[in-house]
Amino acid sequence: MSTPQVVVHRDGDLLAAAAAARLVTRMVDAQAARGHASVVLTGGRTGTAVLEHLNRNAARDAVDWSRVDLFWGDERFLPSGHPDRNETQARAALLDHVPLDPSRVHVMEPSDGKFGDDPEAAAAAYADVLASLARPEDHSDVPTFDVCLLGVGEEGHVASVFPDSPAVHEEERTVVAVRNCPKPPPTRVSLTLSSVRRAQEVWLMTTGEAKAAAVAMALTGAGEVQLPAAGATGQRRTLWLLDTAASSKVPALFTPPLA
Ligand SMILES: O=C(O)[C@H](O)[C@@H](O)[C@H](O)[C@H](O)COP(=O)(O)O
Repeated sequence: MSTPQVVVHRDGDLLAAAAAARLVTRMVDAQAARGHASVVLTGGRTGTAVLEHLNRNAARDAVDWSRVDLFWGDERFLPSGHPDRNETQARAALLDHVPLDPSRVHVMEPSDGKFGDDPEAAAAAYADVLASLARPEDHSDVPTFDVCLLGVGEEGHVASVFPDSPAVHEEERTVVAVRNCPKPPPTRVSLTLSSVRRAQEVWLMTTGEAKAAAVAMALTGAGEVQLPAAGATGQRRTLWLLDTAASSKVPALFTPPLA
């Protein structure tokens, strides 16, 4: 488990632009080292803004998009193409604009997909996909993602893992269905925290005063059941990318000068 690092940017737009530049570099380095790059995408405004900035980044095509594996940390369980689906928003922001290998874009099934309106079946199927892609050196039923991107909710959720929810208590499964989610829409499919922690690097990216309390709690010792973001750690790196407002309640000890 890696000690959290904090980087603070002046505002949300600069955070998204800087995170996009950081992600391009991380993907290029992963491909140089191992021939491919694997990234877990997140929904939410910040996660989508990062993809939009990445699409506009001059270095975008330094990435060999044909050798990128994309996953989702969670997905809203809605019909394919629904504007609120994380996949829909990611495709508009970036995926439809780069030459990805479609077989390496691992979508969580929609509610009108092969499993119909059965989020448990969709979750189990995604767990099977992850297990099929895990290699012996991963020592897990989940591949070792290079980067897992996460947004953070006001009460500290990441992906669709909410405080004191069945998902945060899950110890066996790698992907779960989430019902009665406090953040609409109510039904989702989500990685569990143990799956998030298989990533080499976990980047928690959030902005605004409303997130400041959750960010401060996560960085000053809250437990993951109460504050799931506290349990979102990477094997090698846990990086909190914040704007000034979201960092405003973090004790000075943890926050470096503005980037
Ligand atoms: O599907 C989702 O809603 C996201 O995966 C969710 O975890 C999101 O990242 C956070 O709620 C933060 O969202 P914002 O970045 O919009 O604040």
